Amino acid sequence: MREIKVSVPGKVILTGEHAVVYGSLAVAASINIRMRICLKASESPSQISINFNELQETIEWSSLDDYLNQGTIPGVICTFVKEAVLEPCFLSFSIENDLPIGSGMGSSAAFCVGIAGVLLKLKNVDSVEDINKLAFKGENLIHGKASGIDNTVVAYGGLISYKQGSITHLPFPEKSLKIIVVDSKTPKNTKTMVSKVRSTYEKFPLIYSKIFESINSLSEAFIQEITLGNLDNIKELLRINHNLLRTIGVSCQVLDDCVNEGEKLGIVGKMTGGGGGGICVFINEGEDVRAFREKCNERGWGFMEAEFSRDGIRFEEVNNDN
Ligand SMILES: Nc1ncnc2c1ncn2[C@@H]1O[C@H](COP(=O)(O)OP(=O)(O)O)[C@@H](O)[C@H]1O
Ligand SMILES: C[C@@](O)(CCOP(=O)(O)O)CC(=O)O
Repeated sequence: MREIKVSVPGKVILTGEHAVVYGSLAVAASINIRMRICLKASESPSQISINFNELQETIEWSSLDDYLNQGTIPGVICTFVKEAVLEPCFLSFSIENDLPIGSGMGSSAAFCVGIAGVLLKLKNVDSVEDINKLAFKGENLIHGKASGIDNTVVAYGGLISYKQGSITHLPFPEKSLKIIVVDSKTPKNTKTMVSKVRSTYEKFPLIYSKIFESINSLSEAFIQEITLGNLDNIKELLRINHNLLRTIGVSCQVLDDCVNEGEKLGIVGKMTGGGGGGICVFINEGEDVRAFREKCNERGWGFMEAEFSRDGIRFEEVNNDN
């Protein structure tokens, strides 16, 4: 019996979501809230058992193909097992998760990176590049056409910029930038939002291309300002980015309300991720945080303080002696 454990961080996209799907520059950071995945493996019997929150499923090795290429938890697991594991064996996956699911904090990316990580480790492969490559296939199953930014930032960790499949590690801000994440508790569906943007882009390609170009420039400026630690300009750029996301129709009333409630207290932020619901990210300068927390409670929104984290996927120590 061998046990493999990994933990993977969540993420926030600071600038450039959606535009990144069309090749624009985006900036994202991994955060100090994590998902942990454990795989136990033995030679028999030939079953895959999945134990994720309320999901408990057992799949016979012989019916693995029925699940292939589905954008679901069992679908991603079976697709990865087929790719990474050659011999039928008993595989038992379990998860402990501190990330909200389906809200924009990267639960699907952490899941894909974690599952890829434990399975490849069975073959003694633990290069982040290989893990990230396999995880990207899962993100594409869950999201339709994913840019790859989510799996890349949680796999490598830290503050990164991302463009057309290439990652650049940015210097970690000297004074760790604190953030607030507000969960609107309104469900979002990234796949639907990505295809909504696609259909308007196809109708008005010139207009949308110009907006994506603007977002590209905005991300370039953001990188400069975050490197200099210029908070006023960082906040201005977040405001502009939120409004550009409104323009392409991926914000919604509740996300605008979150941003406006923060703004009233001098706390600046934007929607982040797929939109249409989900979360907003704010810069936490330590002022009026309590008042904002109370306002969020009053509105029924989740409120989390978080920090950027340097680490991406981590293999946790396991005693495999017995
Ligand atoms: N622990 C989990 N339990 C259930 N589903 C999960 C879990 N972790 C990841 N997922 C998958 O992630 C999807 C949500 O991904 P997505 O909409 O991209 O939002 P997020 O920003 O949280 O990644 C879910 O529909 C599900 O397929
Ligand atoms: C909208 C998008 O830019 C980010 C989606 O992030 P999330 O699924 O909301 O965590 C899609 C992508 O980059 O693949």
